[in-house]
Amino acid sequence: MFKVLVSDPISDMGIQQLVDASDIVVEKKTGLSEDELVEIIAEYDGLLVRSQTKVTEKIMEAGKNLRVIGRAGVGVDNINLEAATKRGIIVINAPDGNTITTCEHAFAMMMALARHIPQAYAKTIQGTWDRKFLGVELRNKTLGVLGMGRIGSEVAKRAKAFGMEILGYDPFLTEERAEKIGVKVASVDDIVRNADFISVHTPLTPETKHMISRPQFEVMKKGMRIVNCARGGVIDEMALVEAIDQGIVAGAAFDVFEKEPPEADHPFLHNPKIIVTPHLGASTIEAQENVAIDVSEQVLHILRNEPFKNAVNMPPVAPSVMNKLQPYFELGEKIGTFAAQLNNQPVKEILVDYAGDLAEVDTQPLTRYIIKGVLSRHFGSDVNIVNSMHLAKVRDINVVVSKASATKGFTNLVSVTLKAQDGTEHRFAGTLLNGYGARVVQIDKFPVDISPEGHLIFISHNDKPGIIGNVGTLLGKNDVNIAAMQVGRKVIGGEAIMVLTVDKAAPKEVLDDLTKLPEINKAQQIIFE
Ligand SMILES: NC(=O)C1=CN([C@@H]2O[C@H](COP(=O)(O)OP(=O)(O)OC[C@H]3O[C@@H](n4cnc5c(N)ncnc54)[C@H](O)[C@@H]3O)[C@@H](O)[C@H]2O)C=CC1
Ligand SMILES: O=C(O)C(=O)COP(=O)(O)O
Repeated sequence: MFKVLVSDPISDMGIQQLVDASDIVVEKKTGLSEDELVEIIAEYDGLLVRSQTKVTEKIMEAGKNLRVIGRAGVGVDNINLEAATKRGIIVINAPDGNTITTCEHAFAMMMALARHIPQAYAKTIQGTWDRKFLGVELRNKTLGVLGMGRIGSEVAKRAKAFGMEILGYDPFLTEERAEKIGVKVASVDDIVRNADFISVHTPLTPETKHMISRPQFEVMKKGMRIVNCARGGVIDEMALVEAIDQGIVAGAAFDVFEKEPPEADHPFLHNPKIIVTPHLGASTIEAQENVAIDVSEQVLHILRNEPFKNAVNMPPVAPSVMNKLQPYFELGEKIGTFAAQLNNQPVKEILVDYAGDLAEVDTQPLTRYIIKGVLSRHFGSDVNIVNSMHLAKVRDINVVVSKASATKGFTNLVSVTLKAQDGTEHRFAGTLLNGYGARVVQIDKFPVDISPEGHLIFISHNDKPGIIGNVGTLLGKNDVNIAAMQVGRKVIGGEAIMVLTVDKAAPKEVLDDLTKLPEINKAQQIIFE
């Protein structure tokens, strides 16, 4: 049974599938402090949040069973991603569910700004019939959109319908896409100098922090208006107040703040030219249901060890590529486990080579499985596909990936070479055989055909008559039944290997006795859990 904690107000309807799942217990406890969360988090396998809960390293440290943090929304700046990755906690978000809702909020803010709606409303209900509020039209104005992702693009599309000219900046905005949306590609400087309205739609990163600050305000068109429904800090709040005082900016609309909620004396709350909402961008019935459904579905998959999407602390992979790679994950992990069990030295370098079909796709998710397999010998369940590359890096293990053409007659081939500190090297290759599944087809220089499952005994020996018989007799005497056997050698009478599939693990004394047999150099148990 898995336990999931919902620590922010998330749509009940949206999480219904989690609540209904027979293997999941969902508990809703909102408004907890960091210390309160630290106290209870060890009980839970999953945590669902919006933007209120700050998921700190301290909380993750205490969350010994935590496997997934689901963010019912886009921005994950309230989650310490580095700490999650280090601990192998998968962080997922729901990037698509609130796009339109947030876009509509930004648009509503822009219109409210243009027509002073909040200010006029406040006066009217106070009993003052003030008709001095003189607005501006959006038509024929230039809108600058910084961040042309999901929300920015939707804002641009709607602005087009209002007869605005749109300048867009985004490091990933191509001319082709811009043309499709009806946006002119511009630089930040172009936008800052020419826009009548600016709306920001980027995440908060070191690069976007204060991307609109004093130097930008200084060159803006006098009387421009600015909207932030993205993240507090993208626009420098103090520089904005100055720009309003100097008459450069005619008005600003903010849904997000550098510190949320803002202090009571925050200048935005006392400036008639600034309109504010309390981070309501994503707050519609539709968006809240959408994001909760999306995130619940992925949390279910993760807890049940099924394929999932939208992991924030793993690079994204196209579904078509994922479908192609999926069948290889188990093979990759098993080759890694096999290699690690045969290697008795600290690993310095892991060379991974993909040939055949696999050489044509982005194989990085598969590499994560292989590295997980290699590291699991020492890290056990502490390593997973989220943190495997990170753990290799912090242990100074160099991972080198190549794509070769030598498939050795197979349609696909995954080769893993472990280079140890003392200079020894072990090479393993595996493939997926149609109808037969995962096979290990090479160990060091020896061609083999092994199904990497259950319990194996790996023996290296000198190729002399009678050895196989001796091994069989010794194992038989000790009640270790041999189910299959593979022998590999390069030359008659030379170095050779034997890999036995046995029905159960051989006791250590039996392995020791095997190494005492003539011509046997090494006998080692290999276990695939
Ligand atoms: N106010 C609210 O309640 C909500 C706020 N948001 C926030 O809105 C923002 C945008 O969300 P989405 O459009 O869904 O994300 P997205 O990832 O689709 O778009 C963000 C875009 O910003 C671009 N970008 C990154 N650095 C940039 C830079 N230096 N200059 C220009 N562009 C840059 C990226 O290339 C990307 O295209 C996020 O910060 C998100 O957290 C999202 C939903 C609700
Ligand atoms: O999805 C986002 O990035 C948001 O900012 C929405 O935040 P919320 O879920 O409303 O706390």
